[in-house]
Formats: sequence, C-alpha cells, structure tokens
Amino acid sequence: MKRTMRYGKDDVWVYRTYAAPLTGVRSIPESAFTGRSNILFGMNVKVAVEGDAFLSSFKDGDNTLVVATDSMKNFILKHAGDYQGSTQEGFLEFVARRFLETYPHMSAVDISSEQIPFDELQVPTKGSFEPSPLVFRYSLNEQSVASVEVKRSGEEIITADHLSSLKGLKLLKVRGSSFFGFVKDEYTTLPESYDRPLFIFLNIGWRYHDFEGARGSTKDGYVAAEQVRDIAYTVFHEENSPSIQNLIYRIGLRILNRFPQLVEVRFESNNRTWETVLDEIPASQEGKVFTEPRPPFGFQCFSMTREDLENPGESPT
Ligand SMILES: O=c1[nH]c(=O)c2[nH]c(=O)[nH]c2[nH]1
Repeated sequence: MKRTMRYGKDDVWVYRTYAAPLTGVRSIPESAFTGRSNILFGMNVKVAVEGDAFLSSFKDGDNTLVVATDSMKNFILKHAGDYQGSTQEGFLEFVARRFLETYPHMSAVDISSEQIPFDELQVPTKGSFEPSPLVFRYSLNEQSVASVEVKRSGEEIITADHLSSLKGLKLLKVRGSSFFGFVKDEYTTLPESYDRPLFIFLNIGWRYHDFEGARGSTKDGYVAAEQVRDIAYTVFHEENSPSIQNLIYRIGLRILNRFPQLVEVRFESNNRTWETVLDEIPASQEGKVFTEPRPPFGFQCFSMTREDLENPGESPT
C-alpha cells in the first residue's frame, strides 16, 4: 500500500488587484454573465507537496530538504504578482508548476482554493447605474472553488487532474416542487408532498476535457461559476421537480449541453426543506408560514458524463 506523505500550507489568503480581465466566455441563454473585470482577484489557497525525498524529515528528523511551509506561503503570494492570466484554475496551475520547477525533489503538488467573493456595486454614473470600479462588497454567498494536481512524468511536468466547483449555492423555490410515490412501509412517517417549498444547498463540480479551457485563454473555453449558478437556478425556476435527485440531474444535463468542453459534472445536494407551521393563512389566498427544518438532513451525490446526454430520461411533467 502506498504511504500517505504530504505536507503544506492551508489558509493562504491572496488578494491580487487588477489581474487580467476574464473575457471570451461562451455566452449562454441562461446567463447574462459575459466576463469578470478581475479588479479584485482573491483566493484562500491550500497547497500540499509530495516527494520521496521528504521521508527522511519524517523518519530521521532531517530537515535538509524541507521547504518550510512558511516559505510556501511566501512563494504563493509572490507568484500572485507574476500571474498573467485571469482564472483561479490558471493561477493554481501556474503556482504548482513553479513549485516543481523550483524544487526538483518535489514530485507532485496538490493545490486548491476558494474564491473570496466580492460583489460589484451599482453606483450612479452619467444618468444611469454602473458597477463601481473602486468599491466592492464582501459576499457571504456561494463561492467558486478549484483544485489542480500537477506532477512529474519523466522529464515533463503534467497537469494530472483538476476540478472546478461552485460551493454553497443556496436556492429556495416557493412552489412547483413535489415529493411523492416513495416507499411506504412501517418506517414511513413522511407525508407525500405535492407542492413543497424546496430549499436546497448545492455544490456543483465540473471537469474539462482539456485543462486548456480552465486557463481562460481560449475563446469560449472557460466555464464560469457564475454561469453554472445561473443554469442551476434557471432550471429550478423552469421545471417542476419530483425530487432533488431529478432536479440535479436536469441541471446536470443543461450544464453538459451548454458546455461541450466538459466531460463531467458532479453534485452534492442537501435538503433543507422548511417545516410547515401554518398551511393556510386566513384572508390570504396563497400564503403559508414555515420554519427552519430540524436535523438530520438528507443529501444526494451524483456525477454525470456526456453519456447521460445520449439517453437523458423523461422530462417531469
Ligand atoms: O427530494 C427528496 N429526495 C429524497 O430522497 C427525500 N427523502 C425525504 O425524506 N425527502 C426527500 N426529498
């Protein structure tokens, strides 16, 4: 069995101002997103390095080849200034390759980051409203996340794996979701629901056929987390769902359809459906009162590939 041996630094907060703007994004019907100014490019980075050469540091206390994790932090921050590109994925790959170029005894670098979201704010400009190029608002909403694995293959350095994601998207649909027809046995207490207020937490991951797209330097190659978010809520809006299982499947089909450059989409969803307190409110046609659900919470995990587009299943009515 291969031994686990890696070390690194977590929580390296990087803020770069005026990174190259992201342009050349494929426009899709579900989203008004066309690019990012990257006036603020912020990430919380985690890096882990591997290499047989580090065994003696664990075994014999020999630090001769140990690159201090404090130095790794400085390395990442310094390279944030050198990065010429416009995407989180591209930055991670750039830094990871630089680690291997600089330290020949490292054999692989696993690097990931969460974007620190700062939203644009509309300010009055020449009779209308436009995003301020100066002031941004720290956001507690969903984040885009990326991970990249770079390693040696003979004399070469290769980008061996990657995943881009959107983490912590929280969506509520007030009506148009049901859940019925499930197994009824002596353990069942859940009533069937024909119109529930569906509150879901979603993590969505996607993988490119060719990492080139993730670097953001090819026309129509990049898939922005904003577009994935917009597809997710558009599908939720447009389609009635018989379950979260089917809802995420439908979102996955739409994402794969829109972005031929992706080979895989994966989901982790969490059910936070509100508890109904008042089913009818006197003098109100439609209103109800709900409260937060109590734990435990249900979840779904599902991954999809382009093969799912060939046999997509029935559309719910
Ligand atoms: O969309 C749902 N899927 C389930 O599998 C499930 N199970 C449950 O109790 N509620 C729900 N909702």
